[in-house]
Amino acid sequence: MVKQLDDRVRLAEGVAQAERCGRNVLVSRTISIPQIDPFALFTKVADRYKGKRSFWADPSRELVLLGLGHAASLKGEALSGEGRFAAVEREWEKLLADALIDGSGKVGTGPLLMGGFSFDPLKSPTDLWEGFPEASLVLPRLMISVVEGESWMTANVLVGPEEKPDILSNSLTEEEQAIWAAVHASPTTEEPSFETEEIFPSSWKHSVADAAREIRQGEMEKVVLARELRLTADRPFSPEAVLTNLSRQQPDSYLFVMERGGASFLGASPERLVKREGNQLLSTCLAGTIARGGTPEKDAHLGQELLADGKNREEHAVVVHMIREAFRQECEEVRVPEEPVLYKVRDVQHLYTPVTGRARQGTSLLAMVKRLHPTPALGGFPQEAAVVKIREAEAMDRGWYAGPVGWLDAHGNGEFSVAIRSGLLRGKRGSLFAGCGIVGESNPEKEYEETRMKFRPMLSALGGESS
Ligand SMILES: C=C(O[C@H]1C=CC=C(C(=O)O)[C@@H]1O)C(=O)O
Ligand SMILES: [Mg+2]
Repeated sequence: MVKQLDDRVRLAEGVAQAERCGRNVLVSRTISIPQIDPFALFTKVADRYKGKRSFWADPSRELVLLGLGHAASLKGEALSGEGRFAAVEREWEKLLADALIDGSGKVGTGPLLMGGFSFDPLKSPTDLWEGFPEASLVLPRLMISVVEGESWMTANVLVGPEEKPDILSNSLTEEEQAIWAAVHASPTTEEPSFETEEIFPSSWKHSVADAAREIRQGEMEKVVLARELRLTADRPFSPEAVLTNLSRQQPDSYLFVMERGGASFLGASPERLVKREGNQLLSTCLAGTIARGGTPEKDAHLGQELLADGKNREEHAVVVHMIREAFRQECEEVRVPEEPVLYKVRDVQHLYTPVTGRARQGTSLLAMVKRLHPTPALGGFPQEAAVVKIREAEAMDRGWYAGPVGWLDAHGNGEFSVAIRSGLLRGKRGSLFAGCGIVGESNPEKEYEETRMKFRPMLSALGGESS
């Protein structure tokens, strides 16, 4: 009960602080908790938090975050257009001003924002992505962090001048107790059966052929074209079942779930956009794709074929060039290996080149996200011409597909991956997305086959393909 007493005292200080400042202030505290499985907890707390869960795991699983509820939510007009990344930074600073923070000192705990950004703020939005605006990040009310195997719980309360510390503290205690009670529950998840519909596959292939021709004519170097697979189920999709399956099936990918009202956007992306820890910045060039082989020999053979393939090497080189230049603008000590290596995930293998650097004074994580997004692995090169081409050529609304999704903390640390190998689930309806880097040598049939491979992670996790 010491914690409860401490909470009451801290919340009373928060109220006093809010009175002094004449506005709401954040009171945040982090405690060490017994080991907890955030993957299982995502399902166990569904009754209470469905629609307001945020989940994130990095490929090493050294950091897993489960956000429950919203203490604050950054979204709206002010966060739109070109200025959306800077606007999020400003709003976050405002939220943190005068905050009372009792942290653990561990990166990945304490008050942090979880959420994402749409791919292209200039594309007219459709109803499909209702609830997922150009930028939307939440400060969870409660957040479980598992950092290198240790578990932590952060509670965030936005305290107003008139509020009663006792009431705030009691409701926090009640909420935490409900979570501990839920740990012992064993809910079952049901996977619906569903049908798939490819959206305009033949016109997509024509767009690929057209884009490849334009590239050969010198209009641009590369463009990533994506397509959609629509799903219709016999009962509502279960994001809980999907996350559970992804955690087993995709051990080498980022896993994320961002819920907004009745919809869940989730996926297993192998691709980092950018990570910041202290002054260190890390990005990844991931582009160029081939299938996995059924035997170790075939798999290795395919890997060698990918490493030696001119078309895939070109797709990859365009990404390396752009990310290296972006790092040179913002960082010292930029390091980029000469040659790519293979990055293998369950369904495909990719060409991989890491890029690291030390951030210059004033270079923030979100400034880096703004500079990089979209990299030529998701957009193309030159960036602007490619995004215009995508806006015109794609018969779909990318929404948050291929956009930055991740987290950032109060000290400027954080990580964003790009939301590929992903899908949007809303009741009985779903949409999956997959795209391919198109260069002059691209063959529409081969690119189409590549998108089929890239749908597989989500299809398997939904129970639709042999897993
Ligand atoms: C755009 C996607 O993948 C990108 C990431 C890795 C490899 C890619 C490729 O080889 O085309 C794509 O650039 C997607 O999966 O939807
Ligand atoms: Mg490709």
